[in-house]
Amino acid sequence: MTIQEASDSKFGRKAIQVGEAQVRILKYAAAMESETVPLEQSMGRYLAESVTAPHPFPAFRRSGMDGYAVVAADTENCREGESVWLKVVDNIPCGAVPSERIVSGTAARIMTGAQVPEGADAVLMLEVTETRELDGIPYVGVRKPIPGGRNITPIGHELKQGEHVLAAGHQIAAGDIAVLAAFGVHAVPVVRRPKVGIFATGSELLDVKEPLQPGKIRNSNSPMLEALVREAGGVPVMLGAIADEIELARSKVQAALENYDLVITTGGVSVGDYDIMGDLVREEAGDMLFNKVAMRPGSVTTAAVRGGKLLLALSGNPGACFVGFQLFARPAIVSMQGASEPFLPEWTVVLGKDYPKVNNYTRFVRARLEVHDGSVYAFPAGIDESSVMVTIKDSDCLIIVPPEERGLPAGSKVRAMILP
Ligand SMILES: Nc1nc2c(c(=O)[nH]1)N[C@H]1C(S)=C(S)[C@@H](COP(=O)(O)OP(=O)(O)OC[C@H]3O[C@@H](n4cnc5c(N)ncnc54)[C@H](O)[C@@H]3O)O[C@H]1N2
Ligand code: MOO
Ligand SMILES: [Mg+2]
Repeated sequence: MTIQEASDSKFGRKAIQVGEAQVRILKYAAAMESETVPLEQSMGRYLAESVTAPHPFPAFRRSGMDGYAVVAADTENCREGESVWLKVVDNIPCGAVPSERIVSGTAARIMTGAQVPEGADAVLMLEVTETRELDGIPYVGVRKPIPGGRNITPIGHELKQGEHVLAAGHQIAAGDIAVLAAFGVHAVPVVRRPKVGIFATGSELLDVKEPLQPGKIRNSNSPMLEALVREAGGVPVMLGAIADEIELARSKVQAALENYDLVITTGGVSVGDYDIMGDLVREEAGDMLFNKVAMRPGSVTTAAVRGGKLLLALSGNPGACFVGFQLFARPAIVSMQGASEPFLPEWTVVLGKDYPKVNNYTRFVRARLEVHDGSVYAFPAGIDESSVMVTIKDSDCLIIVPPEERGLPAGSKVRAMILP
């Protein structure tokens, strides 16, 4: 038994793997009810229903050029110096319905985006034509044959009627908003955002507005968690900070679980005398999902489920709090919004410099991505201990360093979780 395992068993803890911990959490992070939001407020939300095309797009044969709609066969025999002359019988701006069918020997003036008239099967660019008038009637002259179909976008070129366009669980981006607008979806069915109660524990914590006092620190985790919850699409509800008193924590947790969809706490999950969150969760072992994960930082991350709701007790150490959020809280929050993919993307990248630390547990190392000669490198932050706060801001990925007996040399291929 390692020293770590001996200590864990003494405190009723058995480390589980990150993947297993995620599976346990996601069981209680099912998609919530749906609601509709105005299209202009749907950016970043997750679709509650799939979308199929209610009509073909485009819905009419569309001209791709300003010019003349013609019967292509009429132009077959023309050449430079021997123009074919076609009678212009219509003028079709965008938004108009053509009034004339084009038959052999006729043409219609047409604008880009306008509906191509029946009978026409090509549109000539204005630049390759000439015009003249005979007895007050306009004619267009063509010098070069045009193949059938040229400069006409067929009906349903982009999407056929009934075709699948967007899947439920898809996160709406600008291009999706264009599609929804084109199909007249002004009220978008999305999954409700979870309300996330956040509070910190720690008798050392000062509010951001308070002057610094001996032995105390300002509560930086709560505002960080507020920002992270918002980034994940949740609605953060700030419940302040409480002193390390178990009764206070108990009633705070109770009230938060009654009022919010998910509760996140930070601090007090290790084995210290005042680590009240750890004790609180351990008391009712039945609903504990885990209280140790084989990872660094964040090994003491603890999760429980009460009344069907998740309580995620993250470490107080800022680095561990951040990593614990990205691995467990974020997937839960996006999954509750019906996301089809709850996890952050993982890339294979090149380690930018030596990483000499040896790990018992999988380590999630704060790092910065850089591209050199077309390859993506990840450079570990200078200091990345669990207790370090400042390098969170310098990181755009977390390198996943598996448990190793030796450190990793620069140039190694490593996996990295890309931060949002
Ligand atoms: N004997 C042992 N000691 C520790 C162990 C262990 O296994 N045995 N685990 C270490 C590890 S690993 C971690 S991580 C920390 C976990 O600590 P807690 O989650 O219990 O957090 P606290 O004790 O409340 O605080 C730790 C640290 O973080 C600061 N902190 C707390 N809350 C905030 C906040 N809201 N904003 C900013 N900073 C905060 C706090 O002042 C402490 O410095 O335990 C190790 N110890
Ligand atoms: O394992 Mo502690 O939970 O981060 O450093
Ligand atoms: Mg502690």
